[in-house]
Amino acid sequence: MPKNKYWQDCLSTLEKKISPQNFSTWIRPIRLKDITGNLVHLVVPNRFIRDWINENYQEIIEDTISQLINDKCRIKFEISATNTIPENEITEKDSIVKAIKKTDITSAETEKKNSGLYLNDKYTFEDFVPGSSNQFAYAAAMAVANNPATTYNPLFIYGGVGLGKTHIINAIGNEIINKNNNLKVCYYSSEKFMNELINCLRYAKMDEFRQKFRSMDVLLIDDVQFIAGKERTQEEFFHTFNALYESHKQIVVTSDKFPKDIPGLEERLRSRFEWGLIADIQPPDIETKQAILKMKADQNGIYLPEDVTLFLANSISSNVRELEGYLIRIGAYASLTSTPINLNMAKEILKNILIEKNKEISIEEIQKNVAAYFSIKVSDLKSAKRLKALVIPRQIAMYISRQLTSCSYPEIGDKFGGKDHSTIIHAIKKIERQLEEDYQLKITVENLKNSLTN
Ligand SMILES: Nc1ncnc2c1ncn2[C@@H]1O[C@H](COP(=O)(O)OP(=O)(O)OP(=O)(O)O)[C@@H](O)[C@H]1O
Repeated sequence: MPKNKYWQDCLSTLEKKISPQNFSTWIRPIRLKDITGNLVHLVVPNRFIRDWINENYQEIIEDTISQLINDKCRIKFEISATNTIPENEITEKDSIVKAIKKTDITSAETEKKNSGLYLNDKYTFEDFVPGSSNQFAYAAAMAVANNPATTYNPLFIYGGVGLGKTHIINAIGNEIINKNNNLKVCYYSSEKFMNELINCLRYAKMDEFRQKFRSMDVLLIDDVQFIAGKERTQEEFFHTFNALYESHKQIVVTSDKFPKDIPGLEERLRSRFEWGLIADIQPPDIETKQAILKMKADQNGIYLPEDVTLFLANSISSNVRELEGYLIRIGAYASLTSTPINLNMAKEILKNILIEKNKEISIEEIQKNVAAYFSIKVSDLKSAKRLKALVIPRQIAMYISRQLTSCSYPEIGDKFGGKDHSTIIHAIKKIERQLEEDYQLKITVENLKNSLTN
């Protein structure tokens, strides 16, 4: 099968899996260049598209190609501003398969010298914009990177979705390797940790698994909240943690919640996470958002006018990933249509997203979010049960309802199982008082409000 026909098949399959708009923005511009070993070389017009695809579509593209050729492959991108397709055709599907089979899949472990196992070298401190919202986590991360296993161990970084946890934990690893190339550093998402554990259990390779993690100098585990409720994973992680900690090795974990707010997390792990330093990342303020946008635009060679930067920083999300996504969308549009970026264009591109975001928040949504956050039922929020585990979330939900909706006290009472307006006033006053002294509660409420408004 000629190479282009083969790529067409791949595109047709992808077209069925991805929404039309996303398909034409992100997938359509990709060209197949070449195949070497198990690597499929693709060409994209710019860094935006490459990074976006890597983050959002890499797996689906690899799976689609792997299925078509009946073998496992990886994709690699090249950037070509002119988007030319070199014509070194591979004519038969068989020869593609053969080429892929010839080379064993090179694991990321052996691919580079010492660049840290599974570390993303794209995420460094130089590329991280510090601001009042992340200052504490940033300083703690730098301190750990400069003196691993001496100052803060473990370092526990937590914050809402898309606020830079993965970036900062990888930056720690990259910085450590830059300073001392002999140290063994590995980065694992907790899901990857779990999958590898399951595989090792299945194939009776637990000794290998233990040996691998326990030989590390620095263990970085991202999104640790996902191991909560997974008994075997927590147990293995607990032993790994102890072994490393006792040998004075650095451990850094990130999570979307404070340890005591992670439902299903074993007590012994929770207490260990609290042994070291706990640092939070808060949603960025407008100035930090502007600085991030400017840096990302610069890095990608986009000219982003001041008024567009301000518009983006003001009107959209505090979730930096989303912010970056909008910048990428605008940049890709400008690049694909060869039009300069201006305010009207940015408004037009983001019109639908903004309408969606500006919709008024309902009490039902607030209840759903608060219940999910505390892993309780919405019906418990509406009930009159006096358990502490329900009373606090209920009062928080009432407080947020008053803050984010225009509902009156009696209306809020109605939505909470027909409670009297005086109960609502009492709950709100109580939360207001506690917010002044309980920093942890303040962050929980901020995170919840943020997840509802972004
Ligand atoms: N302060 C910052 N400076 C520069 N880039 C940032 C900053 N904060 C976040 N980002 C960027 O935002 C994107 C999302 O960040 P990241 O993936 O680290 O978030 P996260 O907190 O790990 O999200 P999740 O909760 O979904 O795991 C990344 O591209 C990252 O580079």
